[in-house]
Amino acid sequence: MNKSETVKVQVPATTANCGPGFDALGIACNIYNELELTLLRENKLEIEISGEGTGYLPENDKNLIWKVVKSVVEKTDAAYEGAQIKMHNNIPLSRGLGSSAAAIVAGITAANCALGEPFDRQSVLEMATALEGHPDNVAPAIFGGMTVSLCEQNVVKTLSFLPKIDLKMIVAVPEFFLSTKKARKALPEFVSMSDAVFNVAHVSSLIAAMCTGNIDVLSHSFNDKLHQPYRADLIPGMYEVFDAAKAAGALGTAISGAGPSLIAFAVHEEEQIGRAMVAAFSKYQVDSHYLILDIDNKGARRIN
Ligand SMILES: Nc1ncnc2c1ncn2[C@@H]1O[C@H](COP(=O)(O)OP(=O)(O)OP(=O)(O)O)[C@@H](O)[C@H]1O
Ligand SMILES: N[C@@H](CCO)C(=O)O
Repeated sequence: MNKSETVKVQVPATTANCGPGFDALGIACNIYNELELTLLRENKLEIEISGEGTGYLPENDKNLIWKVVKSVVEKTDAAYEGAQIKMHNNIPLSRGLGSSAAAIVAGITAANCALGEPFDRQSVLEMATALEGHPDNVAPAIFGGMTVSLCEQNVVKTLSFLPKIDLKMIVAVPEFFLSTKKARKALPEFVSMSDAVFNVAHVSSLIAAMCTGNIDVLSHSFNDKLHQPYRADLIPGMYEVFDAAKAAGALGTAISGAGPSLIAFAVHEEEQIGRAMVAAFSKYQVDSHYLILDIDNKGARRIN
């Protein structure tokens, strides 16, 4: 056989951190990228991209998905050297909605399916975390739901669950890119004990409130002192967008992932919150649009 079976996978967008859960919490959201992959014995690469990133993402061996597929194939004895790749992207790039995690998880999942599934989901999680550098986006992209993850040396442990609150996520997506690399460079090397203690209390309360359905505690749990204050200068109007969302009825607000998108969590008034966030951004000359998202509970999966 000169080629593998053609497989098609779907992977959700993700929002990481949820405020205080830096590098640990993530939620899968109901917008998806699709990837169709055929592995080839010959050294030939064809890449077709539609949707987000068309004309920007490389259609050659520099493409992240191809690099990921190749790294998975190289972990096996399979003699594939090339691939036909078709992707359709709905997840906006470099906006804090886990586009790189979705690309990594899509590449690993599709390659794994095309190779006859030599890797279980725990191995997929470990490979994806090593490639992304932290587990908070790749974990919900793989498992769906809300995830808590820990990483110690090469061990990654993740639990996925569905909050007991019918939570809506309203994401204000600015028109500008902010790479995760740049947003991580803004962070200090050390933080104070009091800031660390603040985050431990807030993230614990956030998880407990999600698991028990306690909306009052949840509404006090989204504050963060480990990363958001240091990223505020990269996102004009951040605090005003947060205030506008809360005034319009949001339970809490956060930077989505590394930004620049800002996310509000709510149980009602979604449209009003979205409009208020966009209006607040516009006062800072930032064009944006809003998305109202639900939690995806399936994660990455083969659809063909
Ligand atoms: N569908 C894709 N195909 C190939 N490469 C992609 C794809 N999506 C994202 N990438 C790569 O990932 C980069 C964006 O990653 P980055 O970590 O900066 O943002 P993000 O993952 O969208 O944000 P966050 O991690 O804050 O949620 C793109 O510039 C591109 O190199
Ligand atoms: N936890 C990561 C998410 C973005 O990849 C960060 O905030 O940098």
